[in-house]
Amino acid sequence: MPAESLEVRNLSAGYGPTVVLEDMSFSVSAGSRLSILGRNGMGKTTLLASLMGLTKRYGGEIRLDGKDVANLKSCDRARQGLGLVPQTRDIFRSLTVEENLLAGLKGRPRSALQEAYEMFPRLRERRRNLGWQLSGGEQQMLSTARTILGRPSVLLLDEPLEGLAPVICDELMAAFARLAATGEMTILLVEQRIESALDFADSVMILERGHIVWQGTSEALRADQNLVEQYIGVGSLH
Ligand SMILES: Nc1ncnc2c1ncn2[C@@H]1O[C@H](COP(=O)(O)OP(=O)(O)OP(=O)(O)O)[C@@H](O)[C@H]1O
Repeated sequence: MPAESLEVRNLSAGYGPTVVLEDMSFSVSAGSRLSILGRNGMGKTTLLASLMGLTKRYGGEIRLDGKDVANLKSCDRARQGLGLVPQTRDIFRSLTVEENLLAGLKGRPRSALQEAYEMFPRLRERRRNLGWQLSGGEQQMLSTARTILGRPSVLLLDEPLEGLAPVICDELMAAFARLAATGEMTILLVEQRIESALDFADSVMILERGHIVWQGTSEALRADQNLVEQYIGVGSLH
């Protein structure tokens, strides 16, 4: 499936009676990269989960290449092209790396596993290891590779670098950049490491208390230290 555009119109969503996202609208063109920034608890994970249909939606549209998927169940949104790599790195801990990857193939031939191994050679080395035996970085690679094998047209990455050593972060970001360069996926990245998020993205969106408070290019945000301090934190950009 080729990259698709994503358009969100007036989305309000949350958990039970708690509204977290209010009247949110933004769009991402096909094949481009958006980083979503903001302090803890501002609604970044809720936004990705809401796009995927994992929260309660109170209103609004979510359009993939113009087609509204907001009324679809999560599994049907995945079929339409949305793919989420959750912050929790959902992998099957008692299955091997290869078995985890097979679960991501969604009907594609087994030979497609090579795509995952080319993206993350470390997974090939560890293909017979069980999920729980992997390091945090390897679990993130596995979680990402499994989602990518389903060939999403819009990939949602939720804090993929959280808790990982700098060398592993660099490895993951390089893999995401290679993936983005293929132009086959539109990528939304939620990330606390602002330098990595800005290096990666064409455009950036900052959330505060469930609202979009700033949108612009990576260059514009990099050039505005006051904005970074106001919405993200003093000293987060060097
Ligand atoms: N399952 C839930 N039920 C009720 N409230 C929730 C739930 N998950 C998150 N929230 C609340 O929604 C708000 C937004 O949380 P969210 O996890 O989306 O923020 P975030 O920006 O991703 O934060 P972080 O960077 O810490 O992951 C917070 O006030 C949080 O307490």
